[in-house]
Amino acid sequence: WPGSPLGARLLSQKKQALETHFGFETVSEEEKGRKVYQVFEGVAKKYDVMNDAMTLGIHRVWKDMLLQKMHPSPGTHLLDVAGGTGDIAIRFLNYVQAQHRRKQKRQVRAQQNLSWEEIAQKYQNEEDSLGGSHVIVYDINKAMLKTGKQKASAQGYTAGLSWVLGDAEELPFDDDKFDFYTIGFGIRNVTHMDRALQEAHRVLKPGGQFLCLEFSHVDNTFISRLYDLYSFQVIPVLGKVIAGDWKSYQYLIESIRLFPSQEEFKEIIEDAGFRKVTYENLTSGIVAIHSGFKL
Ligand SMILES: COc1cc(O)cc(C/C=C(\C)CC/C=C(\C)CC/C=C(\C)CC/C=C(\C)CC/C=C(\C)CC/C=C(\C)CC/C=C(\C)CC/C=C(\C)CC/C=C(\C)CCC=C(C)C)c1O
Ligand SMILES: C[S@@+](CC[C@H](N)C(=O)[O-])C[C@H]1O[C@@H](n2cnc3c(N)ncnc32)[C@H](O)[C@@H]1O
Repeated sequence: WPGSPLGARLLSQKKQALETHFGFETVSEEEKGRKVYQVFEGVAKKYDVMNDAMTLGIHRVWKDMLLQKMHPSPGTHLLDVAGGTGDIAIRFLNYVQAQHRRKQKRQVRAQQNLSWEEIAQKYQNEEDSLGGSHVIVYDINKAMLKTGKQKASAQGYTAGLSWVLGDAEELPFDDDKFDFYTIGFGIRNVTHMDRALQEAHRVLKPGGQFLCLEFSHVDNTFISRLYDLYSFQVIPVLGKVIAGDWKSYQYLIESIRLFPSQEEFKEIIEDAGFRKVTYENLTSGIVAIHSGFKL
């Protein structure tokens, strides 16, 4: 029916369906993917220092809290999507290593009549200090993964860690494979959030947990005003001065403002099939951790 009113309406609906947001800008879906790629390709080398500068180190506390909520035990398999430079993966390795050591100590204490030689032998035989745990850092951006790999190996993290390039909307993993799926400050950048969440649900084992750390809506008017002032007046300036990139940091704050509220995002997660969905606000809701289970 080209030329008819119905045809025109269908055409306009189709066009609208293929449009999305890149910050406050309306762009085609294809363009959004390209622009997001360019943003992280450009900031990759300065990514970690920018996070410390923008939050005065508070992002580290948020990531630590994500790990406390996960509370992984030795033998856990984690998929960290949009994992970037590997902050969550490195914290995961530290956490399971500490858990594994605690478990070993408890076992040694339980066998009180062992000699010192036997105890030393027991620790030496334990080649895998992670108790079989493994984490995959999965990200669409080569530059972010490269920066992350360099950082991790400089800090001595290689065992139990893999880096895989790809899109959150199409995971190259079998069904029912992981104990945990995490995504930190990543889902906001994905073009079709629903597809990414469905993929998260597919690759988790039954009983597996989805955890998302993301910017959210501030619950205090005074802090909200300060936060807006800080975001719009300071963050792009920091982006320009430290990373030589104003636009990417303008995109960051715009994308934060457009992200759904805690309750709206909870419903989106439920629509993907997750159950027992809850969230916890951190720093007055500047960020929130959403959790859901595949049951
Ligand atoms: C391109 O995409 C990305 C690129 C990336 O590199 C990273 C990401 C992912 C992003 C992150 C992981 C972090 C992004 C960080 C934010 C969006 C900011 C989060 C904010 C906070 C943790 C702090 C909370 C801030 C407030 C409640 C507002 C407090 C603000 C003030 C006291 C200052 C108010 C501002 C003015 C009056 C404007 C003029 C001020 C100046 C020129 C002085 C500059 C001041 C500062 C540097 C102070 C900053 C103070 C704090 C951070 C204090 C923290 C306090 C509390 C937590 C209450 C990515 O997607
Ligand atoms: C703000 S960084 C977060 C990095 C890390 N999770 C952290 O907390 O520091 C966002 C990451 O999402 C990645 N990303 C964006 N779109 C993606 C997609 N469709 N699939 C996978 N990763 C994506 C970017 O390349 C970037 O590394």
